[in-house]
Amino acid sequence: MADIDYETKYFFPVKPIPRLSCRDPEALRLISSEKPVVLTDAKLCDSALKWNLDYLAQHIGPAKHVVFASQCDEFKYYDETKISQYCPNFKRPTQRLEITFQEFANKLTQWNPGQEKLYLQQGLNSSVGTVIAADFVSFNWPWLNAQTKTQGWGTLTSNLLLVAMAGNVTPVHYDEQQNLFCQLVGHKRCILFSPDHHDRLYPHPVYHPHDRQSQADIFKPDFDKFPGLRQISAQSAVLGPGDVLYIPIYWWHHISSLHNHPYTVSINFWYKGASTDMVIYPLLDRQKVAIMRNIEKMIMDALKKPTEVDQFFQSLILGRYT
Ligand SMILES: CC1(C)c2ccccc2-c2ccc(C[C@@H](CC(=O)O)C(=O)C(=O)O)cc21
Ligand SMILES: [Zn+2]
Repeated sequence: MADIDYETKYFFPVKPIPRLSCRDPEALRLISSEKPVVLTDAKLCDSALKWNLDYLAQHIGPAKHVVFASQCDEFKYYDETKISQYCPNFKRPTQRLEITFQEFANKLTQWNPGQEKLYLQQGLNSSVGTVIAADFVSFNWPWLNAQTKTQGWGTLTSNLLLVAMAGNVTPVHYDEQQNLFCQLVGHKRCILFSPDHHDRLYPHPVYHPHDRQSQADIFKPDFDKFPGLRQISAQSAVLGPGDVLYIPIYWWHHISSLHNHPYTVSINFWYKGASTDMVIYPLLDRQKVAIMRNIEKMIMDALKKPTEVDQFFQSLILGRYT
């Protein structure tokens, strides 16, 4: 597929994510070693390749769907519970709406520049209409179940239906789940960074509403505030309809919808990681991230106040471990 992403320039080195057949042993080797790969022929959600705006509006049913509205192209995730608990002055970067799919589709077709951008993000559940349910049932579950069994992944925790407007950006963040990301309509550019980038992508503190999100903007880098940005390097792929990207657990990713189509439709499959990790030294980078997260949670539980936590870690490290 022609690389329609030619206009993007990066300040950091970027290598292509391998595009392989799901029958290629190299693809399975990459998944087993928790490295990204684009599977070009998994036929995971072929029945959903026809899920365009009209089809979804017609068949998904009258239930309300979660839609985020943003004054800019960015849709940075935030944890509502951490706002009330630790950061009462936190300014939400997006507004959470609950509207029917038809209302969402109307807003998209009537959208004009200068209006807020919208991003529908809805877990697929039993409320969907029978036609959509039938498409869902005919996903390639045999391959999926065999794959997750081979890899020892946990349960499928959710499938998110994602309908984004062209230009929408999900900024750099990581998730604590294995992710098989299926592109259905339009194209998405995915930029991935390995988990050892924890000290180069500066995640917000675990207690912060933007937990797991990078404080830095890789397209407007602040090298004074985040000098580690100079050392980042990525793998990238442009996903088209039928492509399945494996985003390994704890891998940072930046995902944006390209302008060659007015909107994009994707579905992700989030799986819990393997239940018990054999503790083999040296520890994996993602295991060190998990340990750091546990330490941050413990100290917050002990000290209760963000300012106390900040002071505690400064005292622990400055002049001693720096
Ligand atoms: C930005 C948005 C809509 C959002 C808002 C508020 C809370 C959660 C989320 C959320 C979660 C996942 C995605 C899909 C994807 C990014 C992408 O495709 O844009 C991704 O990161 C992944 O599959 O892991 C997108 C979103
Ligand atoms: Zn994510």
